[in-house]
Amino acid sequence: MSSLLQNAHRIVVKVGSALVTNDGRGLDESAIERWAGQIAELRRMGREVILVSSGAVAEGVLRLGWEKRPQRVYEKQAAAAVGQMGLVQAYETHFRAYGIRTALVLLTHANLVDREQYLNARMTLNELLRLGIVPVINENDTVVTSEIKVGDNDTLGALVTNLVEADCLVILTDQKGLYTADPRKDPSADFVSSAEAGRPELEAMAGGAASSISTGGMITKILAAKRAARSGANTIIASGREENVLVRLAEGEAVGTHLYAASSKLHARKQWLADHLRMVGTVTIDAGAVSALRNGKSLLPVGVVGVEGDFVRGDVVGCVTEDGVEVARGLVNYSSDEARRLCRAHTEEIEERIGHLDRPELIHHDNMVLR
Ligand SMILES: Nc1ncnc2c1ncn2[C@@H]1O[C@H](COP(=O)(O)OP(=O)(O)O)[C@@H](O)[C@H]1O
Ligand SMILES: N[C@@H](CCC(=O)OP(=O)(O)O)C(=O)O
Repeated sequence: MSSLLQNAHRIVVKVGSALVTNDGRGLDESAIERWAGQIAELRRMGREVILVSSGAVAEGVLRLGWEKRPQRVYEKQAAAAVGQMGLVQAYETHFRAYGIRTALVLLTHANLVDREQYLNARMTLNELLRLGIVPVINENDTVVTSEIKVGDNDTLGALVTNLVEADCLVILTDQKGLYTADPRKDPSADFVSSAEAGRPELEAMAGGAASSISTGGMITKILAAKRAARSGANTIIASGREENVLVRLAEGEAVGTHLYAASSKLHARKQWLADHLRMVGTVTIDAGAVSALRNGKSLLPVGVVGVEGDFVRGDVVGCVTEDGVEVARGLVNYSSDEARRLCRAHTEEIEERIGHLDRPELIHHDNMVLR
């Protein structure tokens, strides 16, 4: 079996507290140096990488001179705020040694459920990747309470995987991967080298967090793989203690547990669209646009003759013929006000008509289902 990372272009890597801290007290600079080195190698191989890193609370605990990880929410929030400074300093310094710039992106659950903020976060991350930057993501612990937080970085990694439509999520931890039972409690447990993400028997195998420095345990990793598979991404759970693990995976070596998504990225997106087809408005398109869509093309403003309804970027909009027959539905790239101003516009006229050019197409083919 070869590695699911071998052909992955866009990769989300999650490293847990156990891998970047000195047993939960302060950052392990040499470990961070090694992560930067491996990710730099992936970049040289032409891969795009987003890093989801824990470690803020552990570093904050050290900087504040506390004996152990605090229990009270406001203490953890204070520790995260102090420690995040050290975390970004460490990544910035070690990536710079490889000529790579980093960016800090702190997210909360609320950012990812709000449609506008979700789209903005997606655009920003896409732009950072286009600029060759490695985004370093953590939960914005300071502003979340237990009810509204993502809670663990395995889940955050999966949400980011969905957000940027990554090909693969790599969760690095202190075990070789998934075993049929928690190997700390049951030494006779068997290793699972590969399985389909989302299968219920995997959830039954996985237990909670083993140490006081970590939050999730194996169950959050298994659920993260299930969530990542919803956008067609594969997941690998592997040991961060294996020498050069990321590079070896990218070269095709099958280390760790490989949890593959049952459907492809494109199929998953179209399925998502089919399940979220609450249409907010429609655009009327001419005969040329109708045949373009049926031939697998995107909808350009030039083929649009009218706009009905009130919608914002990212809403689901129907495409109807001049006789009122629905041809397709999809996620629209412009608001209804902008779309009205863009009727019949050629691509080079878009900026002049609405003052900016986000995308040449009104609805991209990949974000569209034909009716
Ligand atoms: N079925 C299982 N297979 C492997 N590890 C498991 C399993 N069930 C529970 N675990 C525990 O999950 C731990 C990894 O999760 P966690 O401590 O949250 O690490 P991280 O900080 O990397 O997220 C392992 O050390 C292991 O004891
Ligand atoms: N946001 C927290 C980490 C939360 C978390 O999920 O930690 P872990 O279980 O070690 O991946 C921090 O930076 O300390």
